[in-house]
Amino acid sequence: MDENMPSSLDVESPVALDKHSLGTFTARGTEVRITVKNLTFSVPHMKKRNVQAHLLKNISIFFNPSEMSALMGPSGSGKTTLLDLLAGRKTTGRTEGQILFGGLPPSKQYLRRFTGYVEQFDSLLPILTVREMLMYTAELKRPLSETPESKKADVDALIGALALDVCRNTLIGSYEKRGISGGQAKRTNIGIALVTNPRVLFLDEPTTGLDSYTSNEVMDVVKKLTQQTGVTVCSTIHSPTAYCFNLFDRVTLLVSGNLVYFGQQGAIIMFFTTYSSNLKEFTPGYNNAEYITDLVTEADRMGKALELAEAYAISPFSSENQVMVDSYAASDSKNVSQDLLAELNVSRSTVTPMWWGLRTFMAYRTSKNFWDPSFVAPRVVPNLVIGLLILTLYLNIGTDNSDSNVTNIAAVLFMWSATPGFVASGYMPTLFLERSLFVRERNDGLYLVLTYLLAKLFEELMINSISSLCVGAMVFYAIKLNGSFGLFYVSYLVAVSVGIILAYFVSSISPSM
Ligand SMILES: Nc1ncnc2c1ncn2[C@@H]1O[C@H](COP(=O)(O)OP(=O)(O)OP(=O)(O)O)[C@@H](O)[C@H]1O
Repeated sequence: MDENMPSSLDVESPVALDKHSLGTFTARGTEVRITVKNLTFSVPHMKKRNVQAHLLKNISIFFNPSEMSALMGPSGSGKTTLLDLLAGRKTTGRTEGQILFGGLPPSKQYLRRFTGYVEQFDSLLPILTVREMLMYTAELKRPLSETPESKKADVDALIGALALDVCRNTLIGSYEKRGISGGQAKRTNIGIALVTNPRVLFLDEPTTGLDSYTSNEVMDVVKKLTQQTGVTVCSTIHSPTAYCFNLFDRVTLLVSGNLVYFGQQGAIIMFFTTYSSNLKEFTPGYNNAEYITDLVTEADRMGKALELAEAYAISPFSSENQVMVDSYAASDSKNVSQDLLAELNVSRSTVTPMWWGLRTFMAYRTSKNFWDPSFVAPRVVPNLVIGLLILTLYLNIGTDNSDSNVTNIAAVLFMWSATPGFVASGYMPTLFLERSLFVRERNDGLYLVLTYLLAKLFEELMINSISSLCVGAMVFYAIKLNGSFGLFYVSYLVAVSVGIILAYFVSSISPSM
């Protein structure tokens, strides 16, 4: 059965208001349908030994291109788990059933290159402006063959489409240094996902922390981009506003990992009032979104998830959807276009080569970090303080070569070589803070782990070689050590490098600050 065939269950969705013009950003990629067939997911239970926690149970749904689909349900119902499974971001657990993109199982490389994921909590670079953040992503994820002018034009068009013109040159900022607002940060995150022209866009709670106006504005923009670019949009959403709910074409409703509704957004109330157990009355004052949220939350609290799942399973909605899912799973792979096939078979998760990744990292991050006091201070000030300490304690000590002074000179050399260890530990907090950004950028296929590591080491060595040179010369000549300054400096730099590598190693294996 074709999805476009008229169905007894088809109900028209309300049409979104025309709030924003989307400018010239209309890039259209290869369209892809996601089909999920009899998906079950379980993990070892965190509290009970030798017991499996079934987080998703027999889910059969699909997501069409040019459509915006909502994943809804009470807290803990499995929305993020399902989204992460679709996006290939679950690294543990047992999956049964099928997840198909265009009828074929997607590779990790395809998911990293051709899908965008907007996380619930924004992970942006506070040192960049909105435009720089989008350009940085475009440079890393768009092919080298594309001209800089084309990338800039698309970024500018996207800034217009996302209504970010007013803050295009504003620093993103952080808690300590205020920059753009929450809504602007969310739209920048969406821009990051869209600038690479993804085939599928995953959004995890995109309206969390936003007021209703901003929520509507953000989702309105996503809706228009969905229609104009043909992208398949799949978004978890907790308690949408009535306007926002109406923007969705399709809804998947989960309660305790069970599917309790899948179908057109406009048919959901009819389904619950006609086919599902009458758990809650649709009283005046309720809007559709609020009613559905309350109904499933109450059912979850009353332990009636299975009752709702059973009502869906025996309804005509379920049987009609299952026919479509079976049909898509069987036929999509036979009709897959050459373009989509080439994308699905891509062998690399990154688009640009390592040298380009290093160059972009230096151009956008290192160059900014060197002007950022919060980056420079922990790397320079401790060196300077310890240098001054040694200098004042041991001024002119190198002029006395008597046996009794050898211990003092040894003490100086010990302090000088042990210092880098303490200095390196000082900037470990920044590495922890950058971890979520690194994970997001890796999952987005922006660069390889080795590229990041080399770029960071190069950055650290650059700043440390300069600061060590200044402090080293100050100490060496003030305490009047004999021998070669070059050797004194190089040995210090080697010790600094070991300290940095240790700090990175400890930061990467430690679960928390
Ligand atoms: N190892 C585990 N053992 C038992 N339960 C688990 C385990 N891992 C996850 N869960 C539970 O699975 C459920 C699904 O979590 P998930 O984050 O997908 O829900 P959600 O619908 O996105 O919730 P929220 O809206 O609060 O983000 C949660 O109730 C969580 O506690």
